[in-house]
Amino acid sequence: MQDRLKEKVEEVFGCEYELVTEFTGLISWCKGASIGWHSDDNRPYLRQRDFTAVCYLNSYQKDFEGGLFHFQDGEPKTIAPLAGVSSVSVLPYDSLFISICMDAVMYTADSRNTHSVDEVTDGERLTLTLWFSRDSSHDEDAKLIPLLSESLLHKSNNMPCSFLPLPASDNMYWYSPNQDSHQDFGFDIRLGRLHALGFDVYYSQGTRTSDLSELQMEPMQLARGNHLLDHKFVNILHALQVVQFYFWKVCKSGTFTNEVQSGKVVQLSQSQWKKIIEVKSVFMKDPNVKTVFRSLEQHSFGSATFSGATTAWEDYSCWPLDSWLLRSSQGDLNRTKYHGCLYSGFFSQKF
Ligand SMILES: O=C(O)CCC(=O)C(=O)O
Ligand SMILES: [Fe+2]
Repeated sequence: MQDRLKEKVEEVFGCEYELVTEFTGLISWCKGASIGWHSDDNRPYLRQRDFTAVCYLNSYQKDFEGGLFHFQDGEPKTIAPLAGVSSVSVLPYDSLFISICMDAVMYTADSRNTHSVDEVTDGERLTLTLWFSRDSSHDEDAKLIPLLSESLLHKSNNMPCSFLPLPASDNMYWYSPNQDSHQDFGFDIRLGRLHALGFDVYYSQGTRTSDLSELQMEPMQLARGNHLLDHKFVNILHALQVVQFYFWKVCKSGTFTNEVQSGKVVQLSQSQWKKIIEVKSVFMKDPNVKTVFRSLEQHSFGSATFSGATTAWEDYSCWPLDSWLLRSSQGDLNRTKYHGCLYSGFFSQKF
């Protein structure tokens, strides 16, 4: 699918060079999610993005309300997402910079294609969005394959599944749409989302660095209220995924079969508090952090159930890797990638 889309983008835009897939995102837009006018390369850390392809996985007015896509200029102005049909094929009205296909919308990622998505007012809007780059140093496969191979090694040594997390992106920053990119605001989305769900982030070593890409790979713990939760997460993305999994499952079924008697929590000490506040002051400066996630529902929290969720999530997240390993042993190792399924909910305001 990725390769077919990439080839189509190269063909449609007459690229005389081979593109690389820079990022693949399976994205859930829950009720309340939206994105204002922007171009996809509009931040320094997104400059490598040259082309975008969005595939709609479900349909406007059938699966969700709102969520219309708009281009600021040119025609067509508005696109109502419809789940894709069989193959990628260009309709006759494709223009130089925008190409509407049967099941994918493709456009150059620069300011010629400023676009927005209306707020999703009901249901859940699902997309598969890919960004392509001319710059081969941004090839996501080059980053993912070594990580997956490492897991393969772990597995063959009978070590526990080194399940995740694969860093979906080195930079997951949020900036308010009207803010210019030189301002020293913004916040890390993982932190913001955890914060909005009632969690603080604790690094036992303190921050030591103001470089988020270093810190994001470090092990960490979560705190809630005055308490530090016992579980050590591989990194912040891992923590966010477990938290989202927890709320998703708890909302659906209320509990986990492997729930332990009591999830271990300890009272936060003064020095642990200091470290928590330090992280917030470095990575969550933006005063808008609360308003971005304003529609988050607050759910009750139980540390025992949460403990159950941490292990249940490992089983849940291992299956793609297991099936990948199975398939790779059957010979198509180079063709199967599971990046997208490990990363969802980026724009969703629900979690
Ligand atoms: O989902 C869409 O229709 C477009 C998404 C978008 O603009 C983006 O991810 O940058
Ligand atoms: Fe966009």
